[in-house]
Amino acid sequence: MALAGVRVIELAGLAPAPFCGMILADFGARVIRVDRTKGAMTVDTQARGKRSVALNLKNPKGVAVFKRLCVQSDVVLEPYRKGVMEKMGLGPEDLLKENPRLIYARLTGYGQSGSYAKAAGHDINYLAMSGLLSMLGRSSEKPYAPLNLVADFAGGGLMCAFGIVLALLERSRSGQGQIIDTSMVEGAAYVGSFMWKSRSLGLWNRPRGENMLDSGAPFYDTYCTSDGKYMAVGAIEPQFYQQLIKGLALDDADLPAQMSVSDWPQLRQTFTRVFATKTQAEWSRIFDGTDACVTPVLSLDEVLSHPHNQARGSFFKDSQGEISPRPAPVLSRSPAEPCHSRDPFIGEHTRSVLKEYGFEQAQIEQLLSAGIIECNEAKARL
Ligand SMILES: C[C@H](CCC[C@@H](C)[C@H]1CC[C@H]2[C@@H]3[C@H](O)C[C@@H]4C[C@H](O)CC[C@]4(C)[C@H]3C[C@H](O)[C@]12C)C(=O)SCCNC(=O)CCNC(=O)[C@H](O)C(C)(C)COP(=O)(O)OP(=O)(O)OC[C@H]1O[C@@H](n2cnc3c(N)ncnc32)[C@H](O)[C@@H]1OP(=O)(O)O
Repeated sequence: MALAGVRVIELAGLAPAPFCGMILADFGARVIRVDRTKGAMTVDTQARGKRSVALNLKNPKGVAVFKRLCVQSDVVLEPYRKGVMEKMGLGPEDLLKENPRLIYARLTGYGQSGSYAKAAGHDINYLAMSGLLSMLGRSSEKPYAPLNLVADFAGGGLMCAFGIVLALLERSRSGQGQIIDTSMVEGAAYVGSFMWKSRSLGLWNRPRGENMLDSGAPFYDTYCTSDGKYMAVGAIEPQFYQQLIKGLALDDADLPAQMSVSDWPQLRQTFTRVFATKTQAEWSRIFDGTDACVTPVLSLDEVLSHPHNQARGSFFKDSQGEISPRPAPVLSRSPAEPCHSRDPFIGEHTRSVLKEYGFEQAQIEQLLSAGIIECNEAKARL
């Protein structure tokens, strides 16, 4: 796999950093998640392929163990508020001094500088600060955050993984590590570059929800079918729009021009009425195999059985029967091989990882009895 041999230490976080770690693990990195001790419960649902070490970083001996792990690693991934790592003596200066090849990835909402750097926040706040949230939502409605996909995952976890891969690539030339400052505000804004750089085209001149790509245009929207399901329509280009009209059995001569913005409400009413006359399956049969850019809106339960997704193996079932998306993109020679086993319990691999990193059995037992580490392999065997 592309990242085989890369050793990553991920400090347990909420959503973006776990996703970043999972991407790295899917593509072959050996990812160790460092969890808190004292009966902490994991909220990491993105733990595929990771091992867990339970380590108390509030204790200097725990900090020393962490440093020893980092000396032998390529990447450390930290998702805490600015200053938290430094307070524990684990800031980039401390760790890079001991391992100059280390890539120190910081994944926060507001980045490491600026007046918001230390503020708590979540996806919706970062999205708001990126400018994108102001553009999301239906006409005459308040801004609407599309789950926590844009800032947490696209602008955060994925962007950070990209930064790590860039830094690894650069290190192969320079031999040096570096610090990555991933701000989810900036990551989300960057993902939204199209919005910024297409403003001159007039694509976003109108209020929220009234533009071509934000549900303003009737040919770029969803429509309810007679069985209460939905179809997605993305028929932008005239030749594809014509196929939409044909599939709906409408006559273009009876309709206003596609790009007549003032007629969009009337056109939407027509499309709404027609889509409501057939079931989703019936519309799918009509539009499948055409270039009308019309597809069913599939639920998470339906995607696995869709013939196209099945043909590509786009989703897979792990050993627990849990379905999730296959890692993307697909590399021809060194594709990702997602782990099929269950997620780790907190501290399940503490002992084996410490041994792998050169700790003696007696040292491990001392750390255990002092409450610096926790070992939960027994729980894993139950
Ligand atoms: C919208 C999303 C978030 C969605 C997450 C939800 C899906 C989940 C949130 C709550 C979960 C539920 C809950 O946990 C209860 C159940 C638990 C059960 O197991 C499962 C079911 C639950 C219902 C569970 C279900 C779900 O999982 C939840 C609903 C986001 O936007 S995520 C993005 C958030 N933002 C960032 O990541 C940006 C950067 N980080 C931050 O800004 C802050 O970290 C943050 C997120 C604001 C949190 O601030 P906080 O004050 O809590 O922490 P920090 O200041 O960063 O400091 C960390 C402290 O922890 C210490 N520490 C770390 N590691 C160790 C260690 N190994 N040993 C000892 N101590 C450690 C560190 O020293 C810091 O201590 P201090 O505060 O003393 O300095």
